[in-house]
Amino acid sequence: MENIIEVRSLVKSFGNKSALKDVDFSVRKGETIGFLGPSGSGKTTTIKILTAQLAPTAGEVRVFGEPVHLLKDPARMKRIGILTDNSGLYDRLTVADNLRLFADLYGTDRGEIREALEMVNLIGEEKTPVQKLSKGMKQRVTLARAVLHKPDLLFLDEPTSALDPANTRHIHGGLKALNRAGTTIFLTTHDMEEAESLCDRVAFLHDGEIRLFDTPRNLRTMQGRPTISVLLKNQQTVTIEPDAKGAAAIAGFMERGELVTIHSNEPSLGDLFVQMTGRNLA
Ligand SMILES: Nc1ncnc2c1ncn2[C@@H]1O[C@H](COP(=O)(O)OP(=O)(O)OP(=O)(O)O)[C@@H](O)[C@H]1O
Repeated sequence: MENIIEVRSLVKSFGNKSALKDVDFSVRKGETIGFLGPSGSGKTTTIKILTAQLAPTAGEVRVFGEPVHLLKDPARMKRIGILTDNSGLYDRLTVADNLRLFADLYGTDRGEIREALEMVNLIGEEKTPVQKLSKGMKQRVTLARAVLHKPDLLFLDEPTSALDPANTRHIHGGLKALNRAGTTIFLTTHDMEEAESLCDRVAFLHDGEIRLFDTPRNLRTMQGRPTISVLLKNQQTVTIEPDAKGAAAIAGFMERGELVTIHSNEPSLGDLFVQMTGRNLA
């Protein structure tokens, strides 16, 4: 499968502070990749380098098979979409006028605006000036703008950080649909549930280094097979090993009608992150 992003021995320093230390990874066409890490771990710096907003101190970065600085060329820039916290929206213009301006700039049919607004749940707000929107609504307009031209590659820096759970779920659905339609997605997040719900592979970033990079399922099961918790009708919770003896015990509970719930005690990505780095994601 074609690599859409390739990063080799990437270093980024600000003065004597190393934000990224010898980072290597690649992203295949069609993947959704999540960079998970606490504040200051280097997530935004990574996105800025991958979108040619910041130059690397050392190392090689290729996007669409070409050196990343070529993305500054407007024709290539049109292949990507970017959501970062500096929205670049025109505050005095309405939601729709902001999107129209962007559509015209990118040569995108204005008919796409409605679909983008549906994706971010902002139908009905077309005529509202951006300056009257809440922080979360502005974030959604910025996301609509980032996806309006159906980019080949979408960069999202903490896309749902200001959103409530209902809008987060709605937008996750939209991002999954966009990905199914062919957009490769690179996102950063503090939110392990977001990473788990959206991402094919997840990188744990800590102090400017990638500590782990794998599928959420492999990450959760890397420390061996998890135990199983069984809640019984008498309110007792029993922890069972995942072996033949455990299977017999569970079968017994079921036969006697004693079992209420059963679940596997896999660590969450958040638990794993704390184990790996000694730090919380927040
Ligand atoms: N322009 C800059 N000048 C100096 N230091 C910077 C600059 N940008 C980032 N840094 C430093 O680089 C490190 C990584 O920052 P970065 O913004 O990439 O982290 P992050 O993981 O995105 O954090 P957050 O989740 O808070 O956005 C931090 O120590 C930060 O202070």
